[in-house]
Amino acid sequence: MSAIRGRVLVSVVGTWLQALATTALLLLLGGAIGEIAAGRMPDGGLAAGLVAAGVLRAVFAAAVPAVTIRAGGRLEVRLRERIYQHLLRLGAPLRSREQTGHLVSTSTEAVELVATYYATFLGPIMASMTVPVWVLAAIALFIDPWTALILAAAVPAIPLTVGVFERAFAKVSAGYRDTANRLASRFLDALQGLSTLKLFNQGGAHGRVLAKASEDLRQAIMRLLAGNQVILFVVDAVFSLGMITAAAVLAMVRMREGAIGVGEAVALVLLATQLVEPLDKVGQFFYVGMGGMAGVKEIKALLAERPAVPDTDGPAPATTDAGVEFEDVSFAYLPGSPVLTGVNLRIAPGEKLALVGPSGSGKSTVAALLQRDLAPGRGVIRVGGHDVAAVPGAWTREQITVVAQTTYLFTGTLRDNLKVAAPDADDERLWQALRVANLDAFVRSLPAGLDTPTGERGLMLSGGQAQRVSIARAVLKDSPILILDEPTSNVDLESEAAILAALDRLTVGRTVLMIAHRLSTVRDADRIVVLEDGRVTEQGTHEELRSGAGHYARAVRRAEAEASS
Ligand SMILES: Nc1ncnc2c1ncn2[C@@H]1O[C@H](COP(=O)(O)OP(=O)(O)OP(=O)(O)O)[C@@H](O)[C@H]1O
Repeated sequence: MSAIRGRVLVSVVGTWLQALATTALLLLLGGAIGEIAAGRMPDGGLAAGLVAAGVLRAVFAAAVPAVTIRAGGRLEVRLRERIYQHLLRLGAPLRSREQTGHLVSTSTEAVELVATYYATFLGPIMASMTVPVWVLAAIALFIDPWTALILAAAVPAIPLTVGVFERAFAKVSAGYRDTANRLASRFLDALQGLSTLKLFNQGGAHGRVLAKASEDLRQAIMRLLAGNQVILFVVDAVFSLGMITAAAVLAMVRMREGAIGVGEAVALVLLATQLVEPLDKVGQFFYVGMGGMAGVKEIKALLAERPAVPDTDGPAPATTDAGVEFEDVSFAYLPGSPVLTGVNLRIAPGEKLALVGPSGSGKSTVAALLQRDLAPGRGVIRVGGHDVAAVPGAWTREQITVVAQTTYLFTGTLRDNLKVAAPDADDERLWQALRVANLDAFVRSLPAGLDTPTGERGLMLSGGQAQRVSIARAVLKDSPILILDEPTSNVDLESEAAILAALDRLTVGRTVLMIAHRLSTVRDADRIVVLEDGRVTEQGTHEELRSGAGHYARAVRRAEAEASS
């Protein structure tokens, strides 16, 4: 932001110089007219001065926008970068789709509005507010102090009027941004849910929702433009006309009194146009100013958001093992509704622990806490013996890899998508990872191999193949701790077999937290922990738990009954 402040200053000074050249031009013009009215030819010095002032004015008029528009472009790039870095710090897990659409709109449209605001509005408007003082000084010095004094009475009305307009329309411009953000959210929703909408034949109905959001935005823009027209009218009808008429009347009165000559009278009227310039600018670019100010507020509010999980800057721990520990951990998404209560868990290095329990019992929350996407309300979580609250989040994330229920694939090639996990990996390493993930034969069968485009959000790959890309990424990242969040829950039986075989290879020698619904996948775990209603209710091996009378034994009996029927 300091760079943009510098540019705004350059633009302020540039506009001052331009106004100075204009004032000199008009004074000299008055002088020339005075000479001609007296029947004399203006001398060479006067003519040269006129040309010089004209050229200088043109140079500044061209240079100021050039400087500010370039600065605006750079500001756009920098602001987007800052927003993105901030979002990384905030973490995404708690963001809803509504917020995602809003964020896209903030980081594209609002950023553009802010950059235009700085480039074409703020500098010139700040400069123009001060220019009338100089013009009045020039009138007092070179034409007539009395006239300058009388005109000076009207000058404070300029910032006052701008202030009143700003306040009056702040709501309209904030409303405009809210409406634009809502439209972006609806659009994102429609695009992501396109196949669902088609499936239920709701494309038309949702189209009407979009059309309504679009119409709301049109109306919001119209309100902003209507405000602009009101201001233009007030500026033209009241200020410009009033100020120039006042200057003309004063010029005639003072001329009749013999205080000023014809040339000075003409210069006075011409300089009066300079006095109303700030308001003229406000009128012309009011919508840019208001849109920009709303954008500034929106971006500031986003940048002021604090991460739900604070990070620590300290050094990464020097020694570590691959153990995981939850000590008396409690957590609630919403105050008063505990999701986990006093959870104690210990996974020894290299141990495979399965977490089972009814839907909503808190299994995914345990995984999110371990990855430090969430922070516990009470208790301590240790990775490799270190309290995750006391070590940098990046270090914790280095220790852990997640293979989740679905895999996000970026638009790009298979190679790009694998290298997300290891940017420096060469092709040999990529193929080796694909072999472990049971995906090498498939990729080899593709004409473009690793260069095959994955399509937007991975639409070129089946769900099972995408899951195996995720396993290959885990191989490449090679972290000591693995979270398997039901990676086979969304695939068919054949894919499941391929994925399970790949997981068998991946998990060798690693500490594993498996989150599982299906009993078939947890049988081989070293230990099973049952979570019910946010509390650990049982733990032991498959054999130990199945002979008991708890949730696990009931679930096993149910599964066996289903299999035999
Ligand atoms: N972002 C959230 N905000 C508020 N409540 C949430 C949020 N995410 C989960 N919950 C609630 O927390 C509880 C535990 O959810 P969690 O996803 O951890 O359960 P789970 O055992 O993994 O369920 P499943 O097996 O169905 O995936 C649920 O009651 C759920 O509604």
